[in-house]
Order: sequence, then C-alpha cells, then structure tokens
Amino acid sequence: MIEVYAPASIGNFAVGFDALGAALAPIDGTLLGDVVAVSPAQNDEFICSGEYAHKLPSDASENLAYQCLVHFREHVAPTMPSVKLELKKNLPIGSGLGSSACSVVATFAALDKFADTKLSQVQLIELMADFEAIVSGGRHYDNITPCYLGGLQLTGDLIPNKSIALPVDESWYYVAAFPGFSLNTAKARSVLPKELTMHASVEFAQRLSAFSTLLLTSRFDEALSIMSDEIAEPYRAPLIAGFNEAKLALPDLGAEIVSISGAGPTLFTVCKTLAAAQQCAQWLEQNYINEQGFCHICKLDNAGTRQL
Ligand SMILES: Nc1ncnc2c1ncn2[C@@H]1O[C@H](COP(=O)(O)OP(=O)(O)O)[C@@H](O)[C@H]1O
Ligand SMILES: N[C@@H](CCOP(=O)(O)O)C(=O)O
Repeated sequence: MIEVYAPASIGNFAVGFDALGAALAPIDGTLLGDVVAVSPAQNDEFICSGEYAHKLPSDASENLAYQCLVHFREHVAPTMPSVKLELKKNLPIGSGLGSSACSVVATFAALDKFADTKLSQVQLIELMADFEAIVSGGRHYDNITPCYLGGLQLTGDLIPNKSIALPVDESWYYVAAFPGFSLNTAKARSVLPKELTMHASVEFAQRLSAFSTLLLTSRFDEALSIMSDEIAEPYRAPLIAGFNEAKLALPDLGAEIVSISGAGPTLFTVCKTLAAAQQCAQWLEQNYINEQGFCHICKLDNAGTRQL
C-alpha cells in the first residue's frame, strides 16, 4: 500500500495573490492535511473517510480525488492494475487552507508512486492545477505548489518549473485560525474586482518583487514591514465575521501581520516569538473560532507531500 500525506497551505501569503503560498506544519505535530492510501484491488474502488468526509458530496463522481483517479487511469496510466483509493479527508472544505488542493495533490502523488509513472515535477503540477481549477473558479498554483513541494513558493506559469522556493526567517511562527464556517473559494473570487488600476498593478508588482528579493537577501524584518494584501483582503474581509476585529486586536498581542489565508475564512498571523504566537492563538480561540473551528501555531512544512 502507498499512503501519502499532503499538508494544508496558506494561499496568497498576503502579498502574492494567486502567486505565493506556504505549507503549514503545526508545532504540536498534528498532521494538518489530507491522506490518500492506494492499494491493489479486484476492481477500482473509492472510499472517502476522515473527519470532514461527510461534508463532501456522497456521489464519488463529484469528489475531486475520485475524478483524479478516473483521469489518471484514462490519460496517464491506462495499464495500471485496479486499485482501492481511500481519501482521508482531514481538512475542512471551503476553509482557506487549500483543502481541494490537498486532496488533488495527495491523490496524484500517491497514484504516480503506486503506478511508478515517474511524471516530472512540472507534469504533476500542471495536472494538479487543472483539477484545482475545476472547483475554485480560477487556475492558480498558490495552494498546489506549496502543498506538493513544501515551504514558501513563488508560483505561476511565468515561473521556471512553475515554482521557486523562497526562504523565510526560521524564527517566525504562523498562527492559523479556522473560525468553523465555510467560505466557498469561487464565491470569494467572485467579489474581487475584474480589473486593477495602473497604480494598483504597479504597487502589487513592487510589493511582491520587493518582498521576494528581501527574503532572498535575508532582510526578513523589511520583508515583514511591507507584507500586506491590498488586492483581495479589502473585498473579502466583509465576508468573514470577526476578521476586522481580529486584525485590530492581534498586533497588540505580538502579531507582526494579520491577513486572510487563501480565500478565507481562515486567518493567519506571522509572529516573531512563540510567546506572541501563543497570545494570538489564545485570543483567536476565545474570540474568533466557534465549536467547529480550530487554531494551530505552525512553522512552515518544508517537506511538503510525502509518503507516510
Ligand atoms: N476531495 C475534495 N476536497 C475538497 N473539496 C472537494 C473535494 N471533492 C469535491 N470538492 C468540492 O470542491 C469544492 C471546494 O470548495 P473550495 O471553497 O474551493 O474549498 P477549499 O478552498 O477549501 O479548497 C466544494 O464544493 C467541495 O464539495
Ligand atoms: N489564490 C487563491 C487561493 C485560494 O485558497 P483556498 O485555500 O481558499 O482555496 C484565492 O485567493 O482565491
């Protein structure tokens, strides 16, 4: 049997709408992501289990992981023996943690290993992005590549091999708080303006290029000082109950920045110390999340998708 884990991710990472994303590893060792297990079987079989399985359509044909299996058999490995594919759906749907990307990445990575198809990194990333695009209302790589490769990734069609890893300050902590309600990514994309002004476009380009360069030259504090989302956050914040209050409160508790993870409603902070991250997590647990929500203090997951 092949069992593959794919981690949750923060799309956009505030400064890089659709172009920057980071994989998350809770410091308490929780595996915050989906797992896909592939084993030989008499006929192709699909099972969806895990904490959030009941939130997905009961019809397998509407499950992205099953759709990936059908595609893989038809177009990538027609001679692969029959398999039982089990998706352990551990990430909430519509959470802003790259849940759909997680299932797609884990499934293709597991099938590629099982069938020994040895797809190239770019082939796999393109396949994965095709399926992520089906549900999210746009083709973007900022969950796919960090989830697959780990770390912080600058990513897109213009980037050689689709992705370049960027360094971060190893001392940074990331607090990710899922408030316990869903926000559909396609809906959260539909509220964004269809066009940017010349001024906004130039500022976006400056901010992302400066941020990337500052990280690459280890000027981490200066990178943090320009880490803000002027592209999506102003339009999405009204869709997320409690976000504005959290954005006001958390800097006093030590958050260097507070922004929306992916399309939301998960919120994330960057903190320079564990004590600050703990204070932010405590506030978020008391004021931002409901009984279905959760909060994790994280580092980046530098391993990305891996066999368990
Ligand atoms: N395995 C899967 N994982 C996540 N979403 C799935 C899966 N299969 C189908 N879907 C559907 O895809 C959509 C994902 O919603 P979206 O808001 O894009 O989630 P996320 O932002 O968490 O990736 C939902 O309508 C969900 O029912
Ligand atoms: N760049 C995308 C990221 C969506 O992330 P998700 O975790 O909400 O699916 C966007 O901002 O729409």
